[in-house]
Amino acid sequence: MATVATADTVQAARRRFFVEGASPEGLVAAPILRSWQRCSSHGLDVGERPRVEPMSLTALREEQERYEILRRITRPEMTALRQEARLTDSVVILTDGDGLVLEMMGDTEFAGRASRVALRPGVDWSETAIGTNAIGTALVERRAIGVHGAEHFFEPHRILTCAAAPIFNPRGQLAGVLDMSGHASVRHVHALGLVRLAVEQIEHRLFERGFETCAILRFHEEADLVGTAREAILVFDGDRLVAGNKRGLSLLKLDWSALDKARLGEILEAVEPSADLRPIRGPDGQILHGRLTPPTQTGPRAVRTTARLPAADTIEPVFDTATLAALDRAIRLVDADVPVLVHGETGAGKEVFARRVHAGSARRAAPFVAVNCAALPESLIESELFGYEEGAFTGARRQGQPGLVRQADRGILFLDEIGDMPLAAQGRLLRVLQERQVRPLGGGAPVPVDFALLCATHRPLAALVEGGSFRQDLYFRIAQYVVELPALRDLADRRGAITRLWSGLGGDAIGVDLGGETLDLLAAHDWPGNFRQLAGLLRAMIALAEPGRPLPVSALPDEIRSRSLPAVRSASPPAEEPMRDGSLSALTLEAMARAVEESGGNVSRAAKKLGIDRSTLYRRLIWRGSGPETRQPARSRAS
Ligand SMILES: Nc1ncnc2c1ncn2[C@@H]1O[C@H](COP(=O)(O)OP(=O)(O)OP(=O)(O)O)[C@@H](O)[C@H]1O
Repeated sequence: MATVATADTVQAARRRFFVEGASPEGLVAAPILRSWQRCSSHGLDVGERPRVEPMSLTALREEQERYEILRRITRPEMTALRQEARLTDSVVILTDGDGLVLEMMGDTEFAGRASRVALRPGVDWSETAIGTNAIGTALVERRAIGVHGAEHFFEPHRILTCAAAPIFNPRGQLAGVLDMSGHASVRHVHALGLVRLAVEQIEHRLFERGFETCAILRFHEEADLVGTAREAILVFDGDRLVAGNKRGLSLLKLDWSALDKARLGEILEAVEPSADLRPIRGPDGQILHGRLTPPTQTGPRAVRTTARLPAADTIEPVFDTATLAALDRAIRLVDADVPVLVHGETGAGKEVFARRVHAGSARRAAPFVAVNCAALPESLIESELFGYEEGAFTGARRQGQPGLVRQADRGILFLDEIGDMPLAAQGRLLRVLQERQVRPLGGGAPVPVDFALLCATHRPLAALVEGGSFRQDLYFRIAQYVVELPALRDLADRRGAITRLWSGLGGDAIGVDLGGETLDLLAAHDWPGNFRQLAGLLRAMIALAEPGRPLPVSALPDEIRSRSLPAVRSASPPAEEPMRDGSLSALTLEAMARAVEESGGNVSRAAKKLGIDRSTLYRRLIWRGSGPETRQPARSRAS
């Protein structure tokens, strides 16, 4: 039976769990209890304030642009919910698939209060960062959830009542979260239902594009519901199941693991394409009503593209043959506990590569803990990595902290920018690698750890050893196998790499081809920021492209049109302009400014052409005049 939590029972549950260390089963809903347990085992301290690391405005804008497709798709529901939110003094929130708040709208007064507990755009509301909360817990539990008042892990969040539902893309990957949050003193009884319905509409809309080359089966037990957002959907490439919604899979007793494996003939008997609804026999003999529509286009399959919304860690990485071979070797070495060092220029994909090693390794079910050694202040790096005992130093959390090395237990520890690790921390790391145990700062018994090590750097480590800033013994230990990731400009098949990335980011799915000349110019650019820079530009181009039309050369920023490698330099005008900021923001601004210019200064028309709000365009063009903002150091991430 579901637990009905009242303020008193939740208080009693908290006392039992957090003070007495006993199980409060029956006093609080099972998902809340599971979340409290996860938070405690992640080392979150209920007596502390949550550690909030808001992004800089620039980084947030980049993130919002990266998720432009998701934001566009969710806009009708966000707008409809906003009305509701205003009436109930609450806010509607959209996050990315990791829980980072991208947008918030609704009651401005409550938005102000929410902001005081860091519920605002640019803040990570994942469970590992903020503790039990509807957004983060819905992501971990992979289902809609309401979190009310003291059910939140941290005290300051008691003022909130939140209802959130995860958004799955047609491949079953988490694309984002929709949330309604208000003040805990007003219980919004309908919030969870409203959010669920809205997400159902959004997920349904995700099937509208990108499956033109596939057959689509739409069905339901109730004939009247076929054709509505409640219908079950399965998508077949040939006869192979490649995408679907939750209802489609569950009606046929399947789950996401059936994608790419199950075949139409194995799932259902004799289903033929038809324009009308036909009876279909389900797995238990039940009669369903459905229609199978054949592909509307021929050509290469587009499934992988729409299915994957453009989140960096969900797209298929583009690797050349040599990198694929290196990946294969790295996986085998990591499985044999041999450390691997990945070397390459910034943005060449060192972390992307490391995550693929993790995904292919025997340790894939255990955590991948990424630590950016350059982003951690020197004074904190040892305590963050190796943990500390209770009261080890001023400012230490009351109960001590296990440290990132222990978080990686049974999994993979990825030390990015290892060349920037201070010498003292290098010594401790070496000891951990030799002894396979961690000794937290402030004393305490050593704790055995079992992790595989992957390191990365863009710096010449051997030269750092020569110069004395990197320990030779540690170098020999971590650099037993070195993967050299090529710079983008050095790839033999740059055109192929760009086309694949374009497709992976969703360009094909909106029916936009990279025109021949556009592709030539992109392939000829020297890409100092490598894949990061290329992916950023392509995302901006996709966000601003006109669906169904090839991408014209004029859509490219001047920097690309005027600065290229010698091979095709003759095809483009000479570089007259000084080099510009190639960041996604700058590129988007350029495209916006061009649209305004082409619309004869008419901002409304330019906004319409770009498919964005007029107010957004105004705001962005005004921002253009403001100075650059600083970027926050990368967070350490565990997944
Ligand atoms: N092989 C790839 N295929 C597709 N996209 C990639 C690839 N490599 C990198 N990217 C894109 O570039 C971004 C940056 O990649 P990553 O963080 O792995 O680079 P890096 O080499 O670790 O950079 P840095 O040295 O600055 O930390 C990724 O988020 C992704 O969008």
